[in-house]
Formats: sequence, structure tokens, C-alpha cells
Amino acid sequence: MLSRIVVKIGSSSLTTDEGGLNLDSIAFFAGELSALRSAGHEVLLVTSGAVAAGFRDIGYETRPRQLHEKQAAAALGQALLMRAYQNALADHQLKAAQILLTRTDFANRKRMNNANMTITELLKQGVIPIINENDTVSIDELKFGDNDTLSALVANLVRAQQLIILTDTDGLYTADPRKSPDATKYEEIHEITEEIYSMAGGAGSSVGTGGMRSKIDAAKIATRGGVPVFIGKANETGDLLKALEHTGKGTYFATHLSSLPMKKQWLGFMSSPLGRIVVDPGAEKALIHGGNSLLPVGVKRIEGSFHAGDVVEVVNIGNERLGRGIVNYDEDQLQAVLGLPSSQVIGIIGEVHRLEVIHRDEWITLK
Ligand SMILES: Nc1ncnc2c1ncn2[C@@H]1O[C@H](COP(=O)(O)OP(=O)(O)O)[C@@H](O)[C@H]1O
Ligand SMILES: N[C@@H](CCC(=O)OP(=O)(O)O)C(=O)O
Repeated sequence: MLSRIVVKIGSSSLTTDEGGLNLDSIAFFAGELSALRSAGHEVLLVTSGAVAAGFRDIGYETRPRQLHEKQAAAALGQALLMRAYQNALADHQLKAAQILLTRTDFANRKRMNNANMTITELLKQGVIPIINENDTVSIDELKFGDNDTLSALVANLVRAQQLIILTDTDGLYTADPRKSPDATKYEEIHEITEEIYSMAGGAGSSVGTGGMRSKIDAAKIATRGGVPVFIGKANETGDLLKALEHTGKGTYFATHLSSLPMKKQWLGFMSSPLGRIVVDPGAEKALIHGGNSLLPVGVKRIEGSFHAGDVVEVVNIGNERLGRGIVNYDEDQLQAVLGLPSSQVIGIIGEVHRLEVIHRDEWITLK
């Protein structure tokens, strides 16, 4: 069966600590991607490396820390990165196309659908879409930063059969193996628990961002969307195919879910919430365990500025995130009826779109 594979390669696998591209690595990965294609798979690449590739050329001594410097380095480095991939893939008679995306592109459903249509057409024409964050226009608080989350969103968007996140370590260990040589590796993970999170540390090199933690975040999003994930290493010919065949050097994250409807995916992982609703323990239980809607009676407090139809985040009284949903009240309406039984709502604010603050069909649990 023809399958669709998203491969993510991190800066640490493509560049040197001193900055600049490692062209031998790019040639190696081009060969690996070509092997996937020859085995009959559709391949999308999410690649980092623009900042790391560009900062030396632009004249900085080390990887820049300030946003405008990173953006300038990325603008130069992205062109170097694409040229390197196009040359290396041409050696395997493959064509590559550049797609640059931001978080805002995913938050806007029209733009997201357009990106999906373009990617689908490129795949149909046999071209490898090469995707990176559009670093030059992303603003700090909305940046993916690392590309791990981006790769998970892309994998869900194109309904991939597998997400392969390549890095400089052969999987998830009980602790950062650079710092704890006795750490042991997980071969397979069936559920991403708090314990798993607590083992994942930050970036391992001066060019990487996010470390294992952001990779676990990505694995959570992708597996929730029905896409199984591999996190590990490919440094010998044939490793990428092995990663796909379940014999790779890394950790596998299984998914027990079939693909999540696009509406729920968008709500949970792509939308930008405009407000927060704090709920009491009864409402928390009803939302998380009862599969019920949120009613005004369970709302303790609201924050932010929102209107009916906007996405809001719901947290418990301990400020722990519970999920996201589409709210049916304007902020001032909800303020007037929070904590009250539904029977009193119409009497106080007149007409509402729906009595539920968030209907269960427009809710996703993210706890
Ligand atoms: N529990 C862990 N298991 C494996 N690696 C870990 C763990 N915690 C932190 N790391 C670090 O994460 C690094 C990979 O992430 P990162 O540097 O962001 O790479 P990339 O550029 O490939 O995204 C590894 O080099 C490793 O030092
Ligand atoms: N968009 C940025 C990604 C930054 C980055 O370092 O990401 P990663 O190596 O995936 O942790 C770039 O291309 O430099």
C-alpha cells in the first residue's frame, strides 16, 4: 500500500556547532529519502537548519539569540538549505519544493486548507515538499521555535501513516544520555505520561532547539491525531527504511486512535485561543470524564476578550489546562451568568446562541 511519510530532520543532524551546513549529511539524507521513494512511499520533509546554516555567512560568531538576528540568519540560511537539498536530491532524479509555514497559517483554516492542497498537488506530481517555519515573519510568542511541533501538525494535516523525527540521539532515554551515561533507552511507548515527560530534557547541542521535550510534545499531537511516531537516528545507509519497518535506531510511539476529525485537530492543536475559562471541580469532571458540555453553573472566572464562536482554553482552579472549545457566549454575556443555573440565563441576558458555554461536539480534552 502506498503510504505517506513525514520525515523531520533537526539542525543538529544537518549543521555543525560552528554553524554552516554539513553537505555530506544533506547528501546522505537525500539518499535515504530517495530510498523511501523507491520503496513506493510518498515523502514530505520538514527540515530545520536555516538559522544554523546562515549565521556564519551573515557574520555572527555564534548562533544568534535575538529574534531579528535569528530572522536575518534564517533568511540567508533558508536559501542555502534549499539549494543544498535541491542539488542533493537532483543526484537521485528527485525534485524538491519549498513550503514555509507559520503557526498563524494553521490557525486560519483557509490558509491551512490551501497549504494542504498545495502539498497534495506536489506529491501527486512526484515532488518532495520541503517544509520549514517561515522564520522571517513569525513573531516570538507565536513561533514554533523548534520544528518538532510543526512536523506533527503537518503529519496530521496530510494524514500521514508515519512521522519520523530524526535527531542526533537514538531515541528517548530515561535521562539525557549526554549528561547521564547510565540512562537506558525506551524501545516503545504506548502512552505519553507525566513520567515520560519528566525524563525529557532540553536541547543537546548549541544549534538544536527544544530537545526531547518538544519531540515528546510532537509525539503527543501526532499520536492523538492517529499518526504513529519514531524518534531516533539515521546515520547509516538504509536506516530510514529500517525506521519505517520498525527496526530503526530509536523509540516508537504507538497510536491506538484512528485519525482525529480535522475539526477537532484544528481546535486542539492549530487554533489560537482568545480567552480562558476557569471551571470548578464539578465541571472539570463533567468535561473530562462525563463527556458532557460545559454549563454556566460550572464557570468560576473568565479571562481575555472573546465573542461567541471564538476558541477558548479551559483550565481548572489549579490552573491546569483541561482542553479547548468553541464558546457560545460573548465575554460580557458569560460574565453576567457565570455560576448560575441554566434556567436563569435567558432571564438575565436574553437570547443566546446555545445554552451550553461549550457544547461537547465543539470540545477537545487536552489534559
Ligand atoms: N531523555 C532524553 N533522551 C534522549 N535525548 C535527550 C533526553 N533529554 C534531552 N535530550 C537531548 O535532546 C537532544 C536532541 O534535541 P535537539 O538538540 O533539539 O536536536 P534537533 O536539532 O535534532 O531537534 C539530544 O542531543 C539530547 O542531548
Ligand atoms: N526554523 C528554524 C528551526 C530551529 C531549530 O533549531 O529547530 P530544531 O533543530 O528542529 O530543534 C531553522 O530552520 O533554523
